Amino acid sequence: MSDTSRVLGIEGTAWAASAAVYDSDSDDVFIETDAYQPDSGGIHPREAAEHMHDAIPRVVGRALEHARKSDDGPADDPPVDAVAFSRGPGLGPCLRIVGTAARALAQTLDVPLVGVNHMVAHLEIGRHTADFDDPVCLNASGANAHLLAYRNGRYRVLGETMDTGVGNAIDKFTRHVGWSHPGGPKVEAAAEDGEYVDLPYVVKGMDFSFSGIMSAAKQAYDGGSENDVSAGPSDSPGGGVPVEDVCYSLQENVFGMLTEVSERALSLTGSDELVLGGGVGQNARLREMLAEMCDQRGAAFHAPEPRFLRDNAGMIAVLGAKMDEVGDTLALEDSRVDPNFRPDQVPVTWREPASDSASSDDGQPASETRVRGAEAVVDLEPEAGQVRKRRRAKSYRHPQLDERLRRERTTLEARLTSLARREGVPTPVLADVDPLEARLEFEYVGDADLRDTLSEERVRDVGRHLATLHRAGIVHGDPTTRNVRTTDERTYLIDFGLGYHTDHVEDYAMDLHVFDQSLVGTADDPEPLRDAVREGYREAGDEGVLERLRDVEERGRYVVDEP
Ligand SMILES: C[C@@H](O)[C@H](NC(=O)OP(=O)(O)OC[C@H]1O[C@@H](n2cnc3c(N)ncnc32)[C@H](O)[C@@H]1O)C(=O)O
Ligand SMILES: Nc1ncnc2c1ncn2[C@@H]1O[C@H](COP(=O)(O)OP(=O)(O)OP(=O)(O)O)[C@@H](O)[C@H]1O
Ligand SMILES: [Fe+2]
Repeated sequence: MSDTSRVLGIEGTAWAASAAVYDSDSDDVFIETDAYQPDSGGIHPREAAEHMHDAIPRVVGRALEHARKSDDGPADDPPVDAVAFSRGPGLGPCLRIVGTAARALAQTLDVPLVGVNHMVAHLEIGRHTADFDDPVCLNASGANAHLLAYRNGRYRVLGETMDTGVGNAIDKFTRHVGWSHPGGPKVEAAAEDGEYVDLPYVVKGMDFSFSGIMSAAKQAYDGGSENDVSAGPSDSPGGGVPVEDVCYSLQENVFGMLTEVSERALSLTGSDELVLGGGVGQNARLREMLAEMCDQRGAAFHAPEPRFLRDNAGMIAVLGAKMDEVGDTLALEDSRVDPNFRPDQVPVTWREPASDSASSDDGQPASETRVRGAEAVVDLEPEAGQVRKRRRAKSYRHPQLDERLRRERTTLEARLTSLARREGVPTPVLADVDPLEARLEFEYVGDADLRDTLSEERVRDVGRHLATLHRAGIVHGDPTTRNVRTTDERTYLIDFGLGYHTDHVEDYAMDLHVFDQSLVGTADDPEPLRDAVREGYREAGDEGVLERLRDVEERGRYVVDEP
């Protein structure tokens, strides 16, 4: 343990060979980066590793030179007090080169070695530069896309992509169009002249997926007439919708999805701070949407400067310093890299124990009559036994998309709430619906949200109810602890707006996964509750769905895209 003042950071998970020196006294961060640029296609793991091999010694040399120049301590002191490196996630061959370099340096300089999780570093640099206490974090990078919030000593994954990272999804589209890597900035530039065309929009609670929208985008560009893509008269080299329009609409939908799930995470955790991390965070439209959403909720938003958003060793050095300060260092023999290193595997040693500020200030006390959910404003009249719900326009979304979503969800919510009751799942009786105005009127049910009354018995009820729904071919779409109302005797499901009809086992498993993640995000000790959901599900449902759920959970999503 030490009063660290200077830490060397080394980053090289995929494309950025980067070294940095963080001075914790002055808060100054020096970064030297050498980027790998593929000749064609996407990132080739072997070429990237060769790049690391050549470039890491160079950037480290420059960072150490900077450290020596700005060092006024005794000449024989090491230029830095610790060496921190990205342990994962990332490409194995790249990580191993960085790991070897970091170990060798720590040994030569005789200073501690710190192993940093790259995704947690993307988050912490935002928390550090914003000086936020307990934010929700949206990591929007090449190989990843997820929402993180701190609870009980870990960063919990509240929601994430079900397929590729957001940057990789965009880069795949640009490769299809024939543009060079990386595609994100090119899509951003092309979008400036674009107009909106309909593309798929897929969120499941706080999870989301990009595969549908990406194939639809490629098809639109090529001139295929898949589903609802309106292929207009074409001056596109692809023969379909003009590429500017596809780029514009891709951004509107993909970033709209990320903004929506971020808002849902703020609503669920009760946090009023959001930070952005990752290379896609350099996109001005994404930042604009997030800022607008936060502004309208009265939440604070922070995006670090671009040099801290894209992969960089500065964020590794800054988090490395915090870890070193509390003695969270590695013995050489324990310092192996991990290509699938998940952020929720990291014991968060450097933060004050939770003030537990992320609690229920957003959930209404019984007396309050107006609740703002993530989507809607809900007026509660318990005495009259009714509630009125109105999905408000989201100004961050394209008006055409916004109108479509509000109308569709209102209609679905009305229909599925009633269908579910007929199947024997307790839900509020529908009194009235007006899809054009996005208004619904329901019976008032329950005494409290499940979030504030969590018990194994109630959670088992939810498991049973979900199983019943799935047997009837319905998914809820957003089963969270705020979308369940409870009394001593009954457990009601509400808010079916993201629901739909399907016979895909995968979708049923996802429904359970969404509920699981909300337990992990809201309960201090989620394990017994997670077991209880499964017990309840087993009583009324199909074991095959639970098996699929295990697959869903095991899927490693931290694989940088192969070319
Ligand atoms: C594990 C690690 O290796 C990986 N790194 C990574 O993905 O690099 P990062 O620098 O965070 O993000 C790169 C991505 O960021 C996208 N990007 C860069 N500028 C962009 C822009 N203006 N708009 C949209 N995307 C942009 C690129 O297209 C590319 O897909 C990660 O953090 O997931
Ligand atoms: N029928 C009802 N009876 C009692 N309370 C209700 C009812 N419907 C909604 N509420 C209360 O209002 C809150 C918000 O409602 P709802 O989840 O439908 O809105 P939302 O904006 O879709 O929320 P989110 O997207 O954040 O889940 C619920 O968490 C619940 O506390
Ligand atoms: Fe990254």
